[in-house]
Amino acid sequence: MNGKQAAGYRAVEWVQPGMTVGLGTGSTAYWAIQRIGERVKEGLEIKAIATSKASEKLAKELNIPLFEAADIPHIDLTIDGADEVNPQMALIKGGGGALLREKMVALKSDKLIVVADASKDVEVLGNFKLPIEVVPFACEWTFENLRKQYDVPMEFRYRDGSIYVTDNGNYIVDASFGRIEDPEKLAVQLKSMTGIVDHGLFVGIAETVVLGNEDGTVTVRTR
Ligand SMILES: O=C(CO)[C@H](O)[C@H](O)COP(=O)(O)O
Repeated sequence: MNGKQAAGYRAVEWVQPGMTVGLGTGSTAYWAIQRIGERVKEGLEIKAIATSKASEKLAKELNIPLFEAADIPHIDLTIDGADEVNPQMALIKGGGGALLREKMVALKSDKLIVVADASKDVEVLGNFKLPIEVVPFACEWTFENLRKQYDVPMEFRYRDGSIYVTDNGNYIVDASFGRIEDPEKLAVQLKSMTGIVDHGLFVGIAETVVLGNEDGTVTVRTR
């Protein structure tokens, strides 16, 4: 079992019968969803909501009972991956492009458990490019405003030669901040810029991190 699988499996130990569970996105959340699927097959009764079309598809294949947001008044627990985690449990997310739904689901949840392999554990956020979701209308203006404000390398995300379009029909700008000394300040600044829908900084949201080590053991941190 590799670190991602170990972390994903361990986090599912928090899932109890009757809970409503948010299903994260990415190659680590994948293992948590697989494990939830196994437990559902064994008789576990839960409700689930997915954070992306990809996770929705996977959950459907595993017969995990999925519900629309309109039918979910409250989420007990969400298990999701991260691209970077700092000691205060601030995160960079959105490497897989699902940051907006991930943040909406996480904020609706009593508890966000982050699952990641140990390579995501960093002292300072920012080595990973920060994903910023922007509306397509006048996205060049938003890009220019971002460049003027921050003067760091940034580019629109492309996949297979075409601009990457999120599940919400928006674009992503990936920005190389290098070192984000004050994630909370940057999070608030970015959120205040017109044209930006949201960004991959999750500050003060996660309360438990499950880090999977290469040897298959896990380290659990709670704040
Ligand atoms: O935020 C995400 C998707 O938007 C993912 O959770 C993040 O990119 C981590 O993915 P992985 O577990 O594949 O490394």
